[in-house]
Amino acid sequence: MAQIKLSNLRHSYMPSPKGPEDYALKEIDVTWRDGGAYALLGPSGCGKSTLLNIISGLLTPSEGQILFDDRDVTSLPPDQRNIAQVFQFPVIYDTMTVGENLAFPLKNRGVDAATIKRRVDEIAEMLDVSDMLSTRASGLSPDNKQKISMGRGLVRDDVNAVMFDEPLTVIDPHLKWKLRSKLKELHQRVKATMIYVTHDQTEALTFADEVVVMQDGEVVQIGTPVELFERPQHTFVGHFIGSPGMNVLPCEVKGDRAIFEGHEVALEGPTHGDGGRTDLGIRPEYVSFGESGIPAQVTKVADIGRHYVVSAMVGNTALKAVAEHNAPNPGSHVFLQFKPEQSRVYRDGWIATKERGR
Ligand SMILES: Nc1ncnc2c1ncn2[C@@H]1O[C@H](COP(=O)(O)OP(=O)(O)OP(=O)(O)O)[C@@H](O)[C@H]1O
Repeated sequence: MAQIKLSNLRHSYMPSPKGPEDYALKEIDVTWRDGGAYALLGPSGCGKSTLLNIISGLLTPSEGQILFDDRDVTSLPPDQRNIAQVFQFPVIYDTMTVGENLAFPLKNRGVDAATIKRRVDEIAEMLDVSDMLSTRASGLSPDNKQKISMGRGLVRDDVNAVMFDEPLTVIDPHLKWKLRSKLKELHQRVKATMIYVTHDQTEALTFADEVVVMQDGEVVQIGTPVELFERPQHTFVGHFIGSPGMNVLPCEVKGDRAIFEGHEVALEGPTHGDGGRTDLGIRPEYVSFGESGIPAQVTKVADIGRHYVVSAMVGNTALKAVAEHNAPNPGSHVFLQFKPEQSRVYRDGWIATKERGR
């Protein structure tokens, strides 16, 4: 396994790109620790596949370097990069048994029979498919086929990294959570460097120790699931992660406070910079109801099982709050309180408040 470093990476599909808008990847600097579990998370078109193809060697970047443990592999072809890949759709041989499928990547590399048997048995046990080893793959359900595909990605212990590209696409919704947690468990046992590409925040947050969030060819934040939730560096991260996402409310800045719809809001700390579009970012979980505060009118209350999502209007601005219990009724007038440590200003999307005392 290896540490993977992407240094000053840029990629354009155009022969002579001019501005940043001509780049599918704008400027990527990321280091993936040896043995870490990472997710690459972003909406369709943000550049995830482009980045994956650059790491695996299918695509040569227009600029920058890819380093595996400080060895420059930028110009190496895929077969010399030693990366295992698991794709959206199962890649298995229908005419072979499950056991033969799992053994294939090892057999192909001339691994001895005893080692193959040991590894195949280990992986089959981890994936709960030991009883299927002599079953022909053609008869498997799509879920089991994808499990075997994952097993084929994990069976070699000499790879630099295992990359998963939206691996749960074909999995039945009710089985998704099972395989999600299985993958996490597999990472803990196999300890390979794993990169999991997805547009689904639940998959990314369940699997990864650290998530790389991408938007429009750029990395907007790298952090643990908690960091992404607690302190989004960009309104995109706040909105994309969380359900419902962070409220992004137009505001002005006055000293160390924000003015939102004419009301003063205490912030996590001082604001830096000036100009640009200014927004107040606060997650619905940190908006509460009180005896005093910002007057609002409730427009809708959704009971989503564990809690209520309350939609309200403050002046002309809509926002959401999460209530654990005692949600107000639609149409009622309430007072909202914003938790100061969780209230921050964003300028042109980027965080502009400092945490007090840091
Ligand atoms: N072969 C190509 N030629 C030209 N442009 C491309 C090519 N492949 C991707 N792009 C463009 O590069 C940008 C990033 O695409 P990419 O496929 O990497 O994103 P993605 O996040 O993987 O999206 P998805 O999840 O839909 O696959 C998009 O604007 C896309 O249109």
